[in-house]
This record gives sequence, structure tokens and C-alpha cells, in this order.
Amino acid sequence: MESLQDCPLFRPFAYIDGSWVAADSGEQIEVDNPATGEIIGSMPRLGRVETERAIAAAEAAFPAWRALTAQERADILMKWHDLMHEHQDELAMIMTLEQGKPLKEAAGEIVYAASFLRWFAEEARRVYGETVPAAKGNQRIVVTKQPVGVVGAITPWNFPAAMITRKVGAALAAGCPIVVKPASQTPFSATAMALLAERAGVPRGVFNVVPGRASEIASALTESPMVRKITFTGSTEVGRSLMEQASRHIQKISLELGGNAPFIVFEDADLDAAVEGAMASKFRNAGQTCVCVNRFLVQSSVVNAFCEKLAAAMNSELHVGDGTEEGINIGPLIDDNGVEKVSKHIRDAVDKGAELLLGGHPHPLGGNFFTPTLINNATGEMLVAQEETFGPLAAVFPFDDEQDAVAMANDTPFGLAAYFYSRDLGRVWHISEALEYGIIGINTGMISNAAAPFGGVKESGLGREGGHQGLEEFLETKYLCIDLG
Ligand SMILES: NC(=O)C1=CN([C@@H]2O[C@H](COP(=O)(O)OP(=O)(O)OC[C@H]3O[C@@H](n4cnc5c(N)ncnc54)[C@H](OP(=O)(O)O)[C@@H]3O)[C@@H](O)[C@H]2O)C=CC1
Ligand SMILES: O=C(O)[C@H](O)CS(=O)(=O)O
Repeated sequence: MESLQDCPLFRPFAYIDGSWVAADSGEQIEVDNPATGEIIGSMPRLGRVETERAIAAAEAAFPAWRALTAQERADILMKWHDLMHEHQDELAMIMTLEQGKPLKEAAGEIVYAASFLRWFAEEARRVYGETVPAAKGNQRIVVTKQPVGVVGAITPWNFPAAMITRKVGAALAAGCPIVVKPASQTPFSATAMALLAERAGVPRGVFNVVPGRASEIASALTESPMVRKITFTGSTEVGRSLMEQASRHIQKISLELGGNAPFIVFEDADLDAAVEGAMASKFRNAGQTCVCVNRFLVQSSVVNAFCEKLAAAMNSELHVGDGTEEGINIGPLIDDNGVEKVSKHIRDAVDKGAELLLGGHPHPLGGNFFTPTLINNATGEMLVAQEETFGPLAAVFPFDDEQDAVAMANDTPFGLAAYFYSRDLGRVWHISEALEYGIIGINTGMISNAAAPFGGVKESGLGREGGHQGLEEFLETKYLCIDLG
């Protein structure tokens, strides 16, 4: 594919009530390729009025969509899943051009994104209710589940496909229509998926894509009494604002927010396995995921051996460049703000005494490329300990004993993912129980899975996505009390 315009799935339009539309104002968002800086396309920049139109379309589509049987909704989700696989290469290229991740990784995300459609197609048919023994002989108690109603979703740029299907798959399976605002930096993955959803038979108004002015769209979603659920993935500060806005009409809300993942390596760990897990978790998406390791906590007795092995792996396995090129596995960061944040964390750490072992500077390719970096002797006073770096910086914090490790790991307002390596069964259980996180990888650095409830505690968010819990987020419980007379 020469360019985005050549891709049959390229849709530079918003998608409302089954129609491809421009912004009322005619305004456009220019979208660039983070690897080259060139403008690859423009997307309409919608606002309040168009969003209200999308909400009304969703509300109008709700009765017929919820009236379908679970099997009928599941069949449409599975058709959409199959189309995602059929068009994997095109969808991956769109993603690499607008987000920057290497093609192989983008193709992997398409499979991951489609897995949520399959998972929730299966879960749709397992929305069970229950009966409860009544206190009175002539009464019967029945508990049922029903779709919450119109959903408003706002999604981030780092997983332009999976963060949408993780919400839309669950909402549609539950019987809820949805209005999605994708990130302005990666809108084309969203509209390409909407095109495939349309082909799969998702009826008009059930899935709407509204790119544009984030705060205005968010206000329209949170101010509408027709919108009964808000679901957001992105930064904690935006999540906090949405939570306040959603309180106006007591909208249900799910928040998948920032992280600050510790990766603890105990002295009894298999160091080679730990390095393999470290590479997978730290450098996925060039470090731009909310579950990437942010702090390597390594027991002092093995810290030198760990750093030596990790440096060797980084040197031999990481290849920085344009994600469309063969053999590249570290693409550009999303923009110059991302580059500046990584540079700032490195400068701050070195100024406060960290030892620079590898990298430490933007990549010679320039632009948004950054050299994978390793530092040792990091401490809690450094920015890298307190903020999410969201880039290819591996910071190693030595620790002495288990109590230190747990205290350091929990010393953050975030609580999304944590990881640790140990072969001691007792340690595995009591460290798992002591860590204040929603997700814990034990002897693994990869925890992303549609079947599991993904989400965080503390300031990493509310609710879960994926798993059967992910469907519950879009259901209301209704209790029937029947008097038999
Ligand atoms: N827990 C999780 O699963 C995930 C968490 N994150 C976290 O998000 C951050 C990086 O993602 P990033 O996209 O930069 O996060 P942002 O919060 O900046 O953006 C996420 C989405 O929110 C929109 N947005 C921005 N400002 C507002 C606003 N005032 N009101 C409503 N919506 C708004 C953006 O729109 P626009 O693009 O138009 O600005 C985008 O669609 C990191 O902290 C990362 O950890 C990211 C992915 C997953
Ligand atoms: O946006 C993210 O970082 C994702 O939530 C991480 S995952 O679901 O792909 O693990």
C-alpha cells in the first residue's frame, strides 16, 4: 500500500447513524505519521451538535438492538471479528502509519482487538439471572440483567484498535448502542473498524465514531440524560475530569487510566526468564502502554547480573526505525511531547545520581525516535519513580529485602499492573497478596488477555474490561418481586 489513500478501508469521515459525514463547520484534524512527520490524512473535527446527533441516533437504535437475541448480536460480532482478520494487513498498515508501532506489532494488535469481539460474542449468551428464595411463601424473587442504555466512550492513541473493541464489543454484546470518540492522533483505525462493523451487519446508530474536539464531545456525552454509561481509557487527569462530569446525571463510569508498574526481580528468580519478560513488557509499543514496566526493582545480590543481561538483550534485540520497515521493533514515540518526557526523566535521574548504562539520548534518526535506555541505582526521589515515563527507559532500583520491595512497589498513587519473578511458592502467594494492583504478572511480562478482567485500583481507574466482568459494566441488575396472591 503506497499511502493511506490507497487503502480500501481508509475513511476520512465521522460515522453517525450509518452515514459517513464531515463536520458541520467543515473543520478538519490533520493526522501525521509519527515516524516521518508527514501529514497522512485529515479527519473531520466534530463538536457538540454532531455528538448530540450521534447520541440521538444511538438512542433511536437502542430498542431494536436490545430486542435482538443474544445469539443474533453474537453472530454479528463474530462476523465483524472475521472481517478484522480478513483485513488484518490493511488495518495494521493504517495503524502503523498513524500511530507508529511496527507493522508486526500492529498486526498483533488487530488480532488482540478482534479477540474482544469474539470473547464478548461468547459472553453475550451467558448473561444469566437468578432466583432467590423469598421470605414470604406467596412471593417469588427473580434477578434479571438488562442493558444500561446508550454508552459514551473516549479512547487513547496507544492501542487505536484494541481500546475501542474492548469497549464496543462488550457494549454491543450487552445490547447497548455506543458513541466513540477516538484519539485525534489515531482516528483512521476507528473509522476503518466502523466500516467493517457496517459490513458485518451492525445496524445504523448502534456504533458511531465522532472524532473531534475532545472536551466539547465529552461535555455533550456527560450532559445528555440519554447517555447512561461513560467508559474512558487514557490519562488519570482526564479520567478525573470525566468522573466529575459524569456525576451530574449519575452516569455509570469505567476508567482505565495511568499506571506506574513495578517489576520485581527477587534473588531466587530465573534471571534469563526475568530479562525476557522485562524486554516484552518494557519495550512493547516503544514503552507506550499503561502496563509497561516503569520501575525495575531488583534485589541487590542479583542487580549487576540482571543489568548486564538486560543491557545485552537491549543491544542485540532492539532495532529502532520506521515501523513499516522490515526488522524494526521499536517505532517512534507518538510525538515530541513523548520524546521530551523521556529525556526529562533521564536528565532528572542522572542529575540525582542514577548510573547511565545504555542510551540516554534521542535516537540519531531524530524526530520522535528515542534510543532505548537503561539506568541503574535509581531511587524514589526521581521523576521516573513517581511518573509514568511512557517511553523506552528501563530504570533499575536495587532493593535489599522483601519488605523493601513491597514498600517501594506500593509507593505510588497508581495501581494498574505489577510484575515479579520468583520461584518460591510461598513468596509468590504473599507478594501477590501484598501488592496493591489490579493485575499481577508472575514470572511473565505479558498480561494482556480478553478473557481476564483488566483494570486498576487507586488512581489507575475504576471497573474492569475483558473477562465476564467487562460485560457486567454494561448491564443493570433488576430485581422482580412477584406476589402470587
Ligand atoms: N489504563 C489503560 O488501559 C490505559 C491508560 N492510558 C493512559 O493514558 C495516557 C496516555 O494516553 P493519552 O491518549 O495521551 O491520554 P489522554 O487522556 O490525553 O487522551 C485520551 C483520550 O482522551 C481525550 N481527551 C483529552 N483531553 C480530554 C478532555 N479534557 N476531556 C475528554 N477527553 C479528553 C483524547 O482526545 P484527543 O486525542 O482529541 O486529545 C483521547 O481521545 C497515559 O497516562 C496512559 O497510561 C492509555 C492507554 C490505556
Ligand atoms: O492501552 C494500554 O496500555 C492497554 O490497556 C494495555 S493492554 O490492554 O494492551 O495490555
